[in-house]
Amino acid sequence: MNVHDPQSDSDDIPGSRPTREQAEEAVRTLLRWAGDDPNREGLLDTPKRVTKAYGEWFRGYDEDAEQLLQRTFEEVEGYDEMVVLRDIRFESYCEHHMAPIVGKAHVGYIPQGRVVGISKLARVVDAFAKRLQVQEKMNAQIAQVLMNTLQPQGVAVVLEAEHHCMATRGVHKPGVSMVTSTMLGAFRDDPATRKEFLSVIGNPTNRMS
Ligand SMILES: Nc1nc2c(ncn2[C@@H]2O[C@H](COP(=O)(O)OP(=O)(O)OP(=O)(O)O)[C@@H](O)[C@H]2O)c(=O)[nH]1
Ligand SMILES: [Zn+2]
Repeated sequence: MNVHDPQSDSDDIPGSRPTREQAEEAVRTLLRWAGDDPNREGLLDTPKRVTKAYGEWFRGYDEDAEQLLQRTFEEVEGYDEMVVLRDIRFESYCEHHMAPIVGKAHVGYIPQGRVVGISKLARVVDAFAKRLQVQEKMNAQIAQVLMNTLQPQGVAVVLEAEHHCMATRGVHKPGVSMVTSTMLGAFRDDPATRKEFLSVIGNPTNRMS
């Protein structure tokens, strides 16, 4: 895995990543643009805190989802029924406004000979969430990497999330959930399988109506 420390100078991606000092200067510019004084006492350490926070919020750029799924287990007595991890909380960031997208992911797959440690499903969600995202893209990325890496009989991913760019600015509609889903393999081809998955996760589409 390419472990990059966003807090240090970047030399693994030449030319594409500014230094931490440059990022802190950009925060000072934004503070001035917002109308405040970056030199007043309360804001002196803010650029440092913000870049540190960015390191956490955007750590997904340094994570390799495929790598997370490399260890699998085959001694499962031929288990070939659905495995579902539901209500995985995630925090992502919308690529249009850099505002939080906060919600839950529900991930299911039907193994074909091998299973993966369940924590890895949550890690994969975070690897894609901790980037600038569009919900549809994040949804497809999670499903695709599971399909390509585990090669199961099928993968289902449903995301339900509130977009703070819609809740706290612009149209100002708090409490609205965006629900997206990607169904691959058996979940796409077999309506009964899809229905079983939706009933296990409590069908967010129905909850909304
Ligand atoms: N499809 C989709 N749209 C998103 C997502 N996150 C934010 N958006 C929307 O992206 C759109 C960007 O529209 P623009 O008109 O370019 O930006 P804007 O002027 O800030 O739009 P408003 O939010 O309506 O004020 C907005 O309608 C957002 O609600 C997402 O994950 N998926
Ligand atoms: Zn947005």
